[in-house]
Amino acid sequence: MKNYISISDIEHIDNWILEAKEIKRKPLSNNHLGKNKTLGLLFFNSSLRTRLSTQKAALNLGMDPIVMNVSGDAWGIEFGDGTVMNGNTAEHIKEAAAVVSQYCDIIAVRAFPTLTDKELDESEQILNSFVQFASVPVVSMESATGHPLQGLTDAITISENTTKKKPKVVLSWAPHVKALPHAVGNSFVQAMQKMDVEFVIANPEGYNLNPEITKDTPIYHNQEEALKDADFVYTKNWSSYEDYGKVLKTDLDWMITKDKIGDAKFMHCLPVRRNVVVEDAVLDSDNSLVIEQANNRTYAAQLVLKKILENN
Ligand SMILES: NCCC[C@H](NC(=O)CCC(=O)O)C(=O)O
Ligand SMILES: NC(=O)OP(=O)(O)O
Repeated sequence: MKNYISISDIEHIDNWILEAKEIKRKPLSNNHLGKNKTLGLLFFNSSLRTRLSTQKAALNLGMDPIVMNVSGDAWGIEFGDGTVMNGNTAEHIKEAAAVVSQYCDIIAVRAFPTLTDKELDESEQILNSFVQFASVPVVSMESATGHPLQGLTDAITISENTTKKKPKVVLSWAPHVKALPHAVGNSFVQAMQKMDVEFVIANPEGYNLNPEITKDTPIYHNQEEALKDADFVYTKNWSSYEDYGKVLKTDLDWMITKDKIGDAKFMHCLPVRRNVVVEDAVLDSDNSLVIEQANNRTYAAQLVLKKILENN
């Protein structure tokens, strides 16, 4: 594997999960693989988990991580081809990606969508420009349309916590005050489609994710019906995809409550807004897996970095 930019870069998810569990058991067993190698982490957006767990993964492999908040700290980067750069951007991605490639053996990038320009977001301009102009492998730390390190983490977490051969997993939309990206939802859908689970999506009308991603996964507009007999309830808000980037529903009808999910395990990528997305009683219960998910971010990232280091 050269780059890790989508869940579709995972060939056999069951093998990846087994390998991630092995890494979790012995996190330092490959601590020479990354010796004298540098991981560059470039953030165009905020992060707590991704920023720390990806560095931790690099350290476990013996790599040296270096981190930069691109927005604000670096020169404004131009992505357009042939642009006359007489505006606010000071250097082109062609130079920026080539230069960072001199300092780093792997480049990891976080770049959220605009949520106003669907075509631009779907072109994955920032991530794909790094893939195009960097001379070293590139890892997505959440891009406009996907968060594959999170999707891999979630697959590992479900595999660790299931008591059934084929559990029922529900991805339920939940309310939020802001317009949020589709990336986490998309990658979770793609990860579940690769696993042996009974998987359904619940979201209000007007909130269907990109049909090219959901494919034939059943979509319910009745949350109660979807949640029936669920073993895992994965919750996430996203803005409308059809009415791109819009918030169409602001009441709390779809908030996840203890009453709604019963004994099902609760999952969320974090950060989560308490008593908007999910009530305290769920997050504070033994059925919440959110801290375990955050822990597994390290092992998912470590597996991805290990595979890239082994191939390059
Ligand atoms: N990396 C995990 C989620 C990141 C982002 N959440 C957010 O922006 C939440 C912000 C807030 O609650 O204000 C998202 O939904 O894609
Ligand atoms: N889940 C996740 O990606 O968290 P951060 O946005 O804090 O990195």
